[in-house]
Amino acid sequence: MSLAEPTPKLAASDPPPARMPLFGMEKAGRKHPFPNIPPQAYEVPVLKVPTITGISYYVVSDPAGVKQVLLDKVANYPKTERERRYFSAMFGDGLLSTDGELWRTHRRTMAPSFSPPSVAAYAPAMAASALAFRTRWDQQPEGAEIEVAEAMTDLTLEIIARTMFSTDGASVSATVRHSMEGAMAELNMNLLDILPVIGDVRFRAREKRIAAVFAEMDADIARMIEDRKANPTDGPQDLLSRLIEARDSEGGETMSAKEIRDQVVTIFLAGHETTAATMCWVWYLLSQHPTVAARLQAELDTVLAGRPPTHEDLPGLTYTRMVVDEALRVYPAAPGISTRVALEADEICGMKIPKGGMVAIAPWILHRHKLLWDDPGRFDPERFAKDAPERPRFAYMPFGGGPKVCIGASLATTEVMLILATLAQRYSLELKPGHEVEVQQQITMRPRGGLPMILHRR
Ligand code: HEM
Repeated sequence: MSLAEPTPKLAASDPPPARMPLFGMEKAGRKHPFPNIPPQAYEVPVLKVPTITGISYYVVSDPAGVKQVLLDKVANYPKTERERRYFSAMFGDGLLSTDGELWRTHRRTMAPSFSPPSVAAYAPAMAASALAFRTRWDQQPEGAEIEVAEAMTDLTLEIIARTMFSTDGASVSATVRHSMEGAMAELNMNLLDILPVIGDVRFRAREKRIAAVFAEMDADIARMIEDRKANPTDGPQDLLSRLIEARDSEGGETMSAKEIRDQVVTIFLAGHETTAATMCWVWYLLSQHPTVAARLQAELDTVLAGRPPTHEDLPGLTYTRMVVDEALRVYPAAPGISTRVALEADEICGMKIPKGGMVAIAPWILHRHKLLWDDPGRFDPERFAKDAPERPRFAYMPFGGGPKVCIGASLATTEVMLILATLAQRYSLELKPGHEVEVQQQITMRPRGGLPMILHRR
């Protein structure tokens, strides 16, 4: 079945107008996460975009070109220094802000916590959190208004705290949220920030303000690490124990408190904000596509027959998975992965990339590219059906690609599936009448100003 219902309001195949007014960016940014990228980027394999600094960047949207940058020639394309500094302001030397040997050692240490057996082991805690959360909705009257963005943040934060750090989400929730919101607001850049000297002075001031915003959360994390060192757990190892016990393969040194803190902050923030945003977009899309919502609920009714979902049910929820995959196409929570810089001159799809050239790869653009998708603006889970035509591997990459692919990809899909199945089994959500959904791009892409919806019990 192919759905004719178009995605309303935020028309996906509706890139910004050809001429972009300098002072209209803020407004354009409410429809698109990248209002400064010209519309041709959605039509050609590689687009060269000049900037006011005189340095051009290259938007690469050809799957073979993307593979070249992220996988085949990954050593030639590290993250830019600017980007590294941007992430370091929040995450120190966490996975998101490092490259090279330090990154490799830490990624190796952390990988077992994200393996399929580990994710399967977390699933009961995820399912229990989703179920406990549902009982809160059970206490709401029919037709109650729910602030869905906040609700999903609470739930995903609790899940990350329980699964990764065996700690109670509620106790860290307020400080993590406060730090995250404060830091993201600080990282909103404007034209002054890319100027030499002035940009640097402004960034130093931001780094200081971000450190201040993080002080309370850092103190909480330091306490968490000290507690765990004093009282090691007997049960299966969580990420925190792994980080504390990790030794490097040569000197046998353990990680410093600062190194552990940087990874904990990275996982707390990268691990909940993205899944919360994804859940928001799933609810929004379902509210706009009643036929899809009905089919999803029918599958939940048939497969689960009224009982709450478990990890073992997930392979049977094929349509639910198609809905999640398509939502991650239309609204990838991380719409632009970091910009890379060419250490040596290269050629991508016939375009010469000079030494020092910046290369931008954006799932948002890839997922809406006219050469890669048929009617990219249409929300259609059938694109992900088993018998759908194959697509090139790097045409769809909500979790990035190559060695720096999202470490939490499988955890995230399991979590989103369990949350969606648990809640949609009993409830449907209607967008609050009159509310217009706009995007807000701050590292992740969320509905601007929240997502008010009306709760309906099935
Ligand atoms: C739907 C949810 C998620 C989406 C869309 C997402 C997306 C991404 C993307 C696109 C990247 C690559 C960034 C780049 O190359 O610059 C990334 C990296 C990363 N993600 Fe996720 N992510 C999600 C959930 C999670 C979760 C649940 C965790 C942890 C619990 C996590 C932790 C990380 C980390 C640590 C990295 C850096 C990996 C590295 O550089 O080695 N993410 N994510």
